[in-house]
Amino acid sequence: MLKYDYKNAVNIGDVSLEDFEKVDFNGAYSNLMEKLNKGVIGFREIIYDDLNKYNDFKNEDGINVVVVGMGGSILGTMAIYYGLSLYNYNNAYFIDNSDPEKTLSILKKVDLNNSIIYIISKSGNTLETLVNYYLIKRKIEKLDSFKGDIIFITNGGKLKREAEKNNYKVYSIPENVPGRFSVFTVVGLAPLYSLGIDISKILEGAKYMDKLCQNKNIFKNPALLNGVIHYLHEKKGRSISVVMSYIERLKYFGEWYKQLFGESLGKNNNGLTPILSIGAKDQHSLLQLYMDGKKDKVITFITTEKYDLDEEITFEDINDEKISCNLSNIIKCEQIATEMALTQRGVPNVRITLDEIDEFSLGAMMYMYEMQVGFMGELYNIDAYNQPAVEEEKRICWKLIKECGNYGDR
Ligand SMILES: O=P(O)(O)OC[C@H]1O[C@](O)(CO)[C@@H](O)[C@@H]1O
Repeated sequence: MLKYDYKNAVNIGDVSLEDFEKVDFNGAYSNLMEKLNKGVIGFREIIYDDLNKYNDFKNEDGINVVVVGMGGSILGTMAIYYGLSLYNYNNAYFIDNSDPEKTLSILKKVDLNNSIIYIISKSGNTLETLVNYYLIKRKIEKLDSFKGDIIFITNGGKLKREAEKNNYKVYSIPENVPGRFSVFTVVGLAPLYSLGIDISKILEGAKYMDKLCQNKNIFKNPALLNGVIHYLHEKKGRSISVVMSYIERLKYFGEWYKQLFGESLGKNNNGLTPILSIGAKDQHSLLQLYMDGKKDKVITFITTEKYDLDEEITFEDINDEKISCNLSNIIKCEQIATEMALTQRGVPNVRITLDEIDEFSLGAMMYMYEMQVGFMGELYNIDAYNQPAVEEEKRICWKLIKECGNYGDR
């Protein structure tokens, strides 16, 4: 469950509740609902799928789970996995970037014979995923016999051909679900299930949020409300959306949100630049900028009523006075103090409070963001589900790689 608080985004600065009347949020609501109801976009219908099919991905012996993917094919899984793990990542290995040091050190460490290996790519043609798969393939070929399992989740391209050629299991992603909205499909749920996570609770959270998001009344629909608030502030020159999480294990939720916001809304000169901040750490680095720098930001605080680990501490303050409190009280005071200080400076901010950091609340929050981005796409009147600009870089990069990595003095 989560609570959404927006009072500091509408009463300060130059955005007020009256401004809502200038935004066609009813139109945005109807357009998105029509796309979702007609199945033009499928990220809603998939949360109602039958979960029995996930029995294929059981990992009763708790062996390693290696996930190879990029962007929408891996970030949602990482967001949920790291979001739920209390800094204890025993059997999970995520390989995305093409940084040789990272990939090679993971591959040196992991025993592939004792692993379920997921190769995930909707297009089947993503450079990093392709290369990382070939590294794994080479490592497997050097083994006397391979006792692990390889599962491909792909809809086509080179990787699908490769899977078919080698008789690997292949699962597909619903075509109408764009990669960065696919965490609730087999892309996210299969590896999470293998990692022992209760995927039914994730979907319960998403369904709970879906009910709220069906509300036409904007004040009862947190995704629509947060979307309109960000849209209005962007129109007033605040084009940076900072998510400041006071739950450090949500770092990868931040990475996921950056892709969702950036790739979906950054089109035709629109969009907000997403930034991830971790509280309380960033109070000692970026807060000066947020408070006193250019007034071009909307801040979203993410916090929780309950940290799974907590302890009472007695310490002396700088005046040698004794203070006794829980560690969670300290970080909560820091969050509230930052919120008050930003509000005093006229920096708009909203707050999402999870009642606890569990499958349900993460499912609810991630689905809320998917819906919010859907609504915002309609407000901007753009296609939130493609990424044409990214394709330009891919073409240049493949050309350079074909020249054997000879990028000269460019
Ligand atoms: O699942 P794929 O096709 O490998 O794509 C990975 C990611 O690459 C992108 O296409 C951008 O390059 C993202 O939209 C996508 O999530």
